[in-house]
Amino acid sequence: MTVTNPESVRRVACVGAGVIGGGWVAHFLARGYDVTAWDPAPDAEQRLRRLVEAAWPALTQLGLAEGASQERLTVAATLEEAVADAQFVQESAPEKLELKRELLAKLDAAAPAGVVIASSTSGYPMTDMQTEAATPGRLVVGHPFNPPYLIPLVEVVGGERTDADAVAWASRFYEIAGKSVITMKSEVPGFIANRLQEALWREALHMVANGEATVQEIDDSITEGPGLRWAFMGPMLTFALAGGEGGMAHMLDHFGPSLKSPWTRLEAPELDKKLYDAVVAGCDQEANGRTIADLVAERDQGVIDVLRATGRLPRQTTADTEGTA
Ligand SMILES: NC(=O)C1=CN([C@@H]2O[C@H](COP(=O)(O)OP(=O)(O)OC[C@H]3O[C@@H](n4cnc5c(N)ncnc54)[C@H](O)[C@@H]3O)[C@@H](O)[C@H]2O)C=CC1
Ligand SMILES: C[N+](C)(C)CC(=O)CC(=O)[O-]
Repeated sequence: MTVTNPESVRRVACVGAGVIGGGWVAHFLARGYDVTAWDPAPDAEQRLRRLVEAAWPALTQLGLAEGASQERLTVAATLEEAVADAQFVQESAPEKLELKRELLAKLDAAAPAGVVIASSTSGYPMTDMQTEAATPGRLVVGHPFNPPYLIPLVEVVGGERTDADAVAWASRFYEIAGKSVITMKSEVPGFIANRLQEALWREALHMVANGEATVQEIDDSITEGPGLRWAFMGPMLTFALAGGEGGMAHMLDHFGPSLKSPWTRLEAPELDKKLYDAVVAGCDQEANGRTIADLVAERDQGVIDVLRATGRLPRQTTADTEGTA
């Protein structure tokens, strides 16, 4: 059903250019694509260009593709213009089901026939979003992680009316575009990683709501603890090592019964004003005067350092360091 080989794609359209759409734009530009973006907000173009500019030092460290340039970004005046000659479309509009339904239908009507359209949704199944589209077969979920220009993972999954070819095409395209892809066989709300993250997030909010842990303690418990292992070894294999030479089997014999212990409260807590204020104030306190821009730069450098330290990027040589000084 698709017109272009994933290998031959040169022109990508990004629709919705906030945190994630802007991150996708930066990623595709750095990989040498021509990118056309569209976003209805009056200040969208300035925000987008600022985001790309801020991401560029990190992307330069990672290594730009030949010919990659911020000048290959065009901001279109209309949605139709943005996708008119696109070979792939990434939608990153707000997480509102009705909006996604209408927008995906409009993109489907405007994009050239056969071009795959992916949604960045954090959790809506494509089956629920493709209801209004005339040709739903080309609509897939391509769920990224923030920032899409640094975190490799994309979760790809289709809906009930998506063609299997479109899912395969999108997975291959993302791989060529430098992403690490998990192609899911079935639709799970929240996909894999957000389902896991949401469980952690819910427990964290319960602890803040009940005064059992501060925002700072929750963050330290991960960055000084399991987070160090999770950058290179997932929770399953990490726990297999908790079983010593007996591996996961011993771990399950030993700790399996504790699954039934009353440690978790997986019902979501009420996000009332008190909890809301406590989480926001805790984050401000933890930031300790660092602006969002400071934290973005810190996070980007941190992710690059972790990718390097875990062998997923070449280690930096003295010459590299001197070059960037
Ligand atoms: N923020 C995050 O960490 C992540 C978000 N996502 C998903 O990415 C998508 C976008 O989220 P964010 O970038 O965080 O939101 P955002 O609020 O930063 O950006 C959304 C952008 O969409 C624009 N917009 C509003 N109405 C639109 C329309 N009808 N058509 C096109 N654009 C429109 C807004 O002007 C805004 O610039 C959502 O589906 C979200 O679930 C996925 C992974 C991570
Ligand atoms: C907060 N979030 C649910 C939108 C996060 C994601 O979807 C993925 C991420 O970047 O962690």
